Amino acid sequence: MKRFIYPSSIETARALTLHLIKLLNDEPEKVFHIAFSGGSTPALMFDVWANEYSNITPWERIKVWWVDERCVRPENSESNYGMMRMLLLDVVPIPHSNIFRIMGENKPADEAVRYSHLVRKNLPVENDMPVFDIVLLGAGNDGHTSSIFPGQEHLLTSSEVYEATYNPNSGQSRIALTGQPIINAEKVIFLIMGKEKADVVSEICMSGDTGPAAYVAHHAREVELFLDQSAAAKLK
Ligand SMILES: O=C1O[C@H](COP(=O)(O)O)[C@@H](O)[C@H](O)[C@H]1O
Repeated sequence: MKRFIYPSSIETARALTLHLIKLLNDEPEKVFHIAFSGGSTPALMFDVWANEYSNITPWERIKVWWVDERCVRPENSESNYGMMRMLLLDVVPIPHSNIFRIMGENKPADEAVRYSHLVRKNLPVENDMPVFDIVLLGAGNDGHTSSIFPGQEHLLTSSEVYEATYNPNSGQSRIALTGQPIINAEKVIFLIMGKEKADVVSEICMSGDTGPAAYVAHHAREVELFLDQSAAAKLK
């Protein structure tokens, strides 16, 4: 597991954006299937990407997928798609046909099946699971990642690509990329920032499979952590 630690959140956001652009530039013929997380953490990176690095990004070679979605309409402030659209996708010249959103307004169980099929149809499949080029993950203070919360460990070993689930704290319905396609990705990158995330970062780096984020970090093929200094505060 490689760690990249920066003094501030904006420097972390910039470094990760430049890292993604470098990965794209290293393979100039390749189309990248990238699954993006939502929540509050990637907002700064989306903003930085749109405002500082749009003109050096090969947008036509990025296929945008989602790691998870809250089951709300896209206009709702809770929508992971809505947040990324507002800050990044509506601002940059990415072809509309490269964007594959989870329809949070649909019936969750049906949408999990529809989106799983769409992913299987568009991505290479190995080990009976799709292979994303990059899965960009966040982590909650409670150790959740994607929308796999502590107590929902069955989602880590599910044979479905996406499953309908819920946030046990709010009861909100969710659709989540499960553990096996995360582990099967070419590369998993965590973006974790803020002092309230210091415990989950230390679990990921220094303990066992104590929660969903730690589990996928320990089992994925290649893992990189992009952290700000506050999130890395408890690392030795
Ligand atoms: O609910 C979610 O939580 C995680 C972490 O979000 P953050 O707000 O603590 O950054 C996120 O990765 C996931 O996509 C999101 O739906």
